[in-house]
Amino acid sequence: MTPAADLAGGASTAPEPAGVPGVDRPVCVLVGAPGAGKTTVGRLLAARLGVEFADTDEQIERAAGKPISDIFVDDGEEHFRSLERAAVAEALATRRGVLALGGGAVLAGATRELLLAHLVVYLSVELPDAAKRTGLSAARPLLAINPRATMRQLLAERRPLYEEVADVVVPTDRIDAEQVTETVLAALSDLRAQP
Ligand SMILES: Nc1ncnc2c1ncn2[C@@H]1O[C@H](COP(=O)(O)OP(=O)(O)O)[C@@H](O)[C@H]1O
Ligand SMILES: O=C(O)C1=C[C@@H](OP(=O)(O)O)[C@@H](O)[C@H](O)C1
Ligand SMILES: [Mg+2]
Repeated sequence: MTPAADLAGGASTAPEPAGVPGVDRPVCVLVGAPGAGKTTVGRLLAARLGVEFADTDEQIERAAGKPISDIFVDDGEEHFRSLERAAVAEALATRRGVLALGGGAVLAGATRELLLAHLVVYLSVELPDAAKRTGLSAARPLLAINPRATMRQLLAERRPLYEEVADVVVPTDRIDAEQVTETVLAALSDLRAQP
């Protein structure tokens, strides 16, 4: 039994049931603010589960042929958000492993609606760790101006949106990415054990 099939709760030779994480949709989808560790933990989690990893930011950059910071500068945030909505919808429909979204993906109501049909893990982070991990750097264009105040506001505004789409919340403050990965694995296992 592959780990993904294990999570799905069935033998890999059994007929594929409908609506099961890892079988006809991603094993799980990671959401949370910049610096929560979605990309890092997503990669570790996928490796532990023996499934593929995808990150919608990487898909957007590959398709555009340039970094997200350049998309913001050249084409503006609105254009980025429209690329992001399309990339997330496609990834949710086609990916079967672990999927990490960009921190702002949940701003789109259409995306939040799509997420209702998925197993969503919210990696939460508070300001001190979010600031430390992002270095409040220009690689994340939203944090280019007045980074600390912007991050504080972003965390406050988005928390309800992350909570709205989440099946499970995993706090990441003061623990490393490996420990976060272990906590997510335990949470997925608990969810599977629920009737
Ligand atoms: N739990 C953690 N503890 C310490 N550093 C972390 C943790 N998770 C991620 N990082 C580091 O923080 C930075 C941002 O992580 P990343 O995975 O890109 O976050 P996100 O995709 O949520 O914005 C990276 O340098 C990563 O190595
Ligand atoms: O929070 C946001 O609006 C964004 C987060 C980034 O992804 P991470 O959350 O992976 O850093 C990236 O999608 C873009 O810079 C916008
Ligand atoms: Mg990321």
